[in-house]
Amino acid sequence: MTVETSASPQRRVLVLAHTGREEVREVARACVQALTTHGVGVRLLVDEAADLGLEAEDGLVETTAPDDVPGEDCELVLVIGGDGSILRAAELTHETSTPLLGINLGHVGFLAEAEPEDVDATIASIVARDYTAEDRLTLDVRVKVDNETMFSTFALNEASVEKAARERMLEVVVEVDDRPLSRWGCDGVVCATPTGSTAYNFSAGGPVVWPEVEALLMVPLSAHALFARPMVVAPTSVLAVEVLSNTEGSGVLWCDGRRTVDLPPGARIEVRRGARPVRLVRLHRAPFTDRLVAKFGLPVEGWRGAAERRRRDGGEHDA
Ligand SMILES: NC(=O)c1ccc[n+]([C@@H]2O[C@H](COP(=O)([O-])OP(=O)(O)OC[C@H]3O[C@@H](n4cnc5c(N)ncnc54)[C@H](O)[C@@H]3O)[C@@H](O)[C@H]2O)c1
Ligand SMILES: Nc1ncnc2c1ncn2[C@@H]1O[C@H](COP(=O)(O)OP(=O)(O)OP(=O)(O)O)[C@@H](O)[C@H]1O
Repeated sequence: MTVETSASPQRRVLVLAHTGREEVREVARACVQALTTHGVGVRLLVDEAADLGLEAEDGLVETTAPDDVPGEDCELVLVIGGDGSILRAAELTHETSTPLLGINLGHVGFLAEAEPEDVDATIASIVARDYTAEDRLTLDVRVKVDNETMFSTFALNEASVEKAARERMLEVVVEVDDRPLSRWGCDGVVCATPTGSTAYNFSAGGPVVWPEVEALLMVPLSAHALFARPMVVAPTSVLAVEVLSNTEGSGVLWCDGRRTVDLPPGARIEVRRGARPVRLVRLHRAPFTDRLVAKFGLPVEGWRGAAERRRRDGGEHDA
């Protein structure tokens, strides 16, 4: 049960923080203070509240028990940490679809919307409800052995089927919409979303997919095969990876680097679009292109686009 004191607040934000880092704890405490000062209630996981040295008080700060659905009755989840923390927040709140807003205190923070120096403006936007939420396509991932589903989960970034033993290749046949596509001896296969296209898929040579594109991606990891290209298929397609039954190598499935299960020879992994998207808060209208350039530090000096357009149109265009 959620522990609440006196009257429940009208508004509530779940704050999740990577409390192992002092820098994160400081920002988290400042956010809790600022939200409650503006009359917005804060919910904290009980362990994180203890790590932050905060207690339930005055009805504006509450803590949850482990069996609670953390995002229930919350208008937003404020995540303080890096991409790993946002993937963790997606897992903790997936069943409520509460929108996630990340303040980046990680290394890359590709999924985060705000930087720590923007904390005041971020809190002001939350208080004023001045934000939008963007639905991100997810994957529904099922592992079948002898036609029985033995594991199922969702993924925001990807489902990666990987070899379990360093010294053995994984032998798989991949399938699209019930038709076999190719057999690969490989290190693994990554089935990714557009959101995950900049993560493991990117390292594996897959395409960067703008988030508004609806698609499923499949890319092999070091396949010893002539045909081993990254593939982009319809969001309505069903992908499958079958670990051959007569292979010596077994595998392991990882979803978002968090949810994992061993794959015996003969396992079949089915990946389709998930029924429930993950909602990411947007504070800025900055295009994805700008995010890609900023996060990956891409060289764009010498670009003449905006200046050229202004000159051509006689100054009618903004930069
Ligand atoms: N070789 C690889 O590139 C590789 C291997 C394993 C896992 N991963 C990725 O790590 C993710 C888990 O992240 P973590 O932070 O918990 O683990 P982690 O700490 O090992 O970080 C992995 C890196 O991936 C980045 N990342 C995560 N999601 C991203 C996204 N959507 N776009 C761009 N970059 C992203 C993180 O910022 C971090 O730099 C997995 O979902 C997978 O995509 C990548
Ligand atoms: N409160 C917490 N308790 C335990 N583990 C946490 C907590 N918050 C985050 N983590 C885990 O810590 C790991 C690293 O998270 P973090 O968000 O800092 O990623 P990072 O790798 O440092 O940054 P980035 O992914 O942006 O490079 C992730 O696996 C995440 O799930």
